[in-house]
Amino acid sequence: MDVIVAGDRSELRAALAALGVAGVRGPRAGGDGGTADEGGSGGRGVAGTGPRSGSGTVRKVGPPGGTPEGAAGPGGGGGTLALVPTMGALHEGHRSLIRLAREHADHVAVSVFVNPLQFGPNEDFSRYPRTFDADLEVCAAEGVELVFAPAPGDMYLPDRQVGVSAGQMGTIVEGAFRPGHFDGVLTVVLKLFNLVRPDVAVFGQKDAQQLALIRRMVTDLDLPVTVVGGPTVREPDGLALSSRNRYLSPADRVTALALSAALREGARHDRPKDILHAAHAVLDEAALADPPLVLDYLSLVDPATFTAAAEDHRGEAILAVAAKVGATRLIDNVVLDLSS
Ligand SMILES: Nc1ncnc2c1ncn2[C@@H]1O[C@H](COP(=O)(O)OP(=O)(O)OP(=O)(O)O)[C@@H](O)[C@H]1O
Ligand SMILES: CC(C)(CO)[C@@H](O)C(=O)[O-]
Ligand code: BAL
Repeated sequence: MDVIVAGDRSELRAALAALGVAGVRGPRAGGDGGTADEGGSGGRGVAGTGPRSGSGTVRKVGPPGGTPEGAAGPGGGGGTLALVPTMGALHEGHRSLIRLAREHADHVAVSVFVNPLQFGPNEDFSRYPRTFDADLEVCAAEGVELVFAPAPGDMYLPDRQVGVSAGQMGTIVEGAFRPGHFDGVLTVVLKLFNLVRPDVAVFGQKDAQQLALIRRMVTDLDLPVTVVGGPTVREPDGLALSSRNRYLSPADRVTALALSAALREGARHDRPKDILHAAHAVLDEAALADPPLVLDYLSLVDPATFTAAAEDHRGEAILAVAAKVGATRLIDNVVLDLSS
């Protein structure tokens, strides 16, 4: 089976039609989310509409080892579509989301886009790993049918004005350390939903506040998409897989193990004060290591709101941590059940 690669929104429309998912749902108010110069009348929202004339070509890439079992071919005659949004540099965590996506829909699309809007001025946008050829191999091996990989100029007009606000929930915990980050995430995720029009979208629990905010956006803005969360995939020693792990030197990586170790220690307790105390002890020790761990936050929060879990909190809570090791900033979290 081939992966259809769409490098801009015009190619995306052609690819969605080739997949046979165009017209799965009826027309929607507001056109297809295209820019003004595109007219905004074509696309999946119009039943039976194929690629418009003059639309871009669609590149196809064959999988290294033949067609994966159960993968549907392009033009397979309709069905539901799941989208896995990513920033590329794909690893086993992304692969697990792709497999989860397949359980929820007939067709799977992956977007690869390093979104400038969600990076602060002193963050790693320019050095963020970009491994597109390897990403395509991963997608082909996993039976992904469509990869949408737009250029920044295709996603954002230079004089872009309007975006999504993540509200107060976007300013706490992770948001307090990355001002504007969640506004940028939600803006690009909404645009991806409007462009690809998936029935299902799959995100990792590793970015727990992002997942909670995307669920919140879907609720608050009545978006017609089902959000599915996938569990965090870890290395055997506990380190959560992350595209940023490739920045770590061997010594950095040893120190970085303290994030998951702290979460494990915290998870051995069931009262908020004890959980935080146990986790802090691990992080404090790592702060003395060479290189040291520099803690941004350790927080025990309500999974839906990301507000601090009170001492009498019952039910699920998320223990979330973010820290820098050398020049690399990492996040991790674990879901705890405090019902007993
Ligand atoms: N270890 C993991 N297990 C499961 N899902 C993951 C894991 N790491 C990332 N994801 C999910 O993959 C999706 C794409 O994330 P992204 O491309 O930013 O990868 P990443 O590894 O989180 O990179 P980063 O270094 O930016 O944290 C997100 O929904 C994210 O939560
Ligand atoms: C959801 C996402 C693809 C939006 O750019 C990104 O934040 C990520 O990779 O987690
Ligand atoms: N996975 C989260 C993307 C970011 O750190 O910008």
